Amino acid sequence: MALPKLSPTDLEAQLTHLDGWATQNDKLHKDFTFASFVEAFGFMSSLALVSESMGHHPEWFNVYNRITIDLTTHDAGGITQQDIDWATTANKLAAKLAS
Ligand SMILES: C[C@H](O)[C@H](O)[C@H]1CNC2=NC(N)=NC(=O)C2=N1
Repeated sequence: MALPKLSPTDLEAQLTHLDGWATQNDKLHKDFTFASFVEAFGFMSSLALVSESMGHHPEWFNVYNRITIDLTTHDAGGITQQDIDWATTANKLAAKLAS
């Protein structure tokens, strides 16, 4: 059973803690840029394993060192806490790679 879709107020509050993420077409959206293709692909590889363990998978598009990500929860028909949690993990991982 999917978590409930976040209310506009809750979503707005959560977004204040999520650097670089915004809503676009009722999905969480962010563009990441890395130093190289290898770094971008490493980020995707790590997140693929996280996604599998969460049972929650991104829509993403990669060109060279750039990755565009969209997240939504299908059963809820919009953004849930699970999307927020996934995005939080992605930001932490990107920060680790950049340090
Ligand atoms: C059955 C399985 O858990 C679902 O289809 C999962 C798979 N991965 C998913 N990923 C995302 N982003 N949203 C979902 O609603 C979703 N559902």
